[in-house]
Amino acid sequence: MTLALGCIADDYTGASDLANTLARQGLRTVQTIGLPAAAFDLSGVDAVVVALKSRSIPAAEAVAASQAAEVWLRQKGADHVLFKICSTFDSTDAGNIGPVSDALRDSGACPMVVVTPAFPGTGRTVFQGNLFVGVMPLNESPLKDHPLNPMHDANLMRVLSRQTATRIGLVPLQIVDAGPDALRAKLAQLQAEGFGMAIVDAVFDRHLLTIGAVTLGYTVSTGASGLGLGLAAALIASGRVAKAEGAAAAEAPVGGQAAILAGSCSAATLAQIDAFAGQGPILRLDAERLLADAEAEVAAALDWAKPRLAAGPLLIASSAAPDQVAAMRARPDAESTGHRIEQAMAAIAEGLVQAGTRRLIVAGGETSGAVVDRLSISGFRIGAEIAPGVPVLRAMSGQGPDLLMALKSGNFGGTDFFTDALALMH
Ligand SMILES: Nc1ncnc2c1ncn2[C@@H]1O[C@H](COP(=O)(O)OP(=O)(O)O)[C@@H](O)[C@H]1O
Ligand SMILES: O=C(O)[C@@H](O)C(=O)COP(=O)(O)O
Repeated sequence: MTLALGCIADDYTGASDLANTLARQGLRTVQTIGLPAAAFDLSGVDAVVVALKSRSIPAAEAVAASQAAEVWLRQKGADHVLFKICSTFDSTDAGNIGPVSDALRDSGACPMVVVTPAFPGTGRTVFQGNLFVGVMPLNESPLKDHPLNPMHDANLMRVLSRQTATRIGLVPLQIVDAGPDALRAKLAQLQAEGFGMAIVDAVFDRHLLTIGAVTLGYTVSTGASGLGLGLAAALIASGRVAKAEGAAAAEAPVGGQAAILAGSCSAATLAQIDAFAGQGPILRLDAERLLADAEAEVAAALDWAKPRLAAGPLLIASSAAPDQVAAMRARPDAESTGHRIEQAMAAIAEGLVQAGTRRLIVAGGETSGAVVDRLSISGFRIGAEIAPGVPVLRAMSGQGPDLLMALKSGNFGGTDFFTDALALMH
């Protein structure tokens, strides 16, 4: 089986967001955790999303992991590789969006990399190269308070130029709105002028359909789920993939106990935790204590959870408000605190699964990465959509128990996300 589309995602929630979008468009899609084995069964699969945990690691490591994934995807026949980044362009001045896009551009011999994080379905739009989150420019949105990648600049040409020596051009909305021929001509002009990447504006899904149709003619692109939508639609429109109705897997119920783990400190997740208060018990972890003695705090959290699990879903959160996150970032060991909190959440997840939890919701991209790695899951089949960008996932765990998961990007989902998710996870 030859892959129609290969994707490399820089975190696990982002990967499930993209896999969800591709499946809704009619591509039979699988999400793998890390590089799949050479013999990974691709029968009946149109698109693979290789989930990496490469958003917040040193740039050289992100490049190496992405290149290895690209080699695998190309060997499986993918002509086009999409590098899936966050729709809020989460990154630092060192990367990793620029360095990884550069590396893929080189290995794919791609003269021009289209870059767009637009994902109108979740309120992310790009106009004149500036990223908006709902009505706010990126730098005024809650992303300014992110614990790992605070975003202080909405101008994506500037942000990306700090990460790469490649010249970054702009394709403004009026060109995209004029259709594929205008976009193709503008990209060719930018290439002739010495630009190697272009931020491409998009405000509505129809812009992403235009961008997808044109971008499929290149070997590499960089973007969020909106670009995935455009590429998937273009693959189907071109006849290269036959649209699969109900591409999302509907399978036997898993049952078992349910738990929610929140490590995201986003405004959306904080509101979702508050909304769950009337629905089930909540344990709010103290991050300072967790960092001082993780083992004791993990044990205490599991002692709290185990007797309650049989009575219904419960929630354990390390999430904190922006002032507490800022205090954490001021600590001398700030570099490692996020990672250590993630590892504690992963240990709690492992204990919950050992205690019989079979339906697990995790809020936060890095947090989800740590949890999924700890549970040794090799991949996911994509199920029903809970909210834009968040599907029900069925773990392909090898020897482990059947497990349903939802990996929620911190910023995604409505206020009642946790109850909405539980209603779809049977
Ligand atoms: N109370 C806290 N203070 C500071 N950082 C925290 C706290 N709780 C969790 N974190 C860390 O914040 C980061 C949140 O990132 P992530 O899980 O990717 O969420 P999001 O999806 O919102 O980006 C993780 O590294 C997590 O361990
Ligand atoms: O594109 C998006 O916004 C998401 O798919 C995503 O990548 C979210 O990252 P986290 O907020 O770190 O979960």
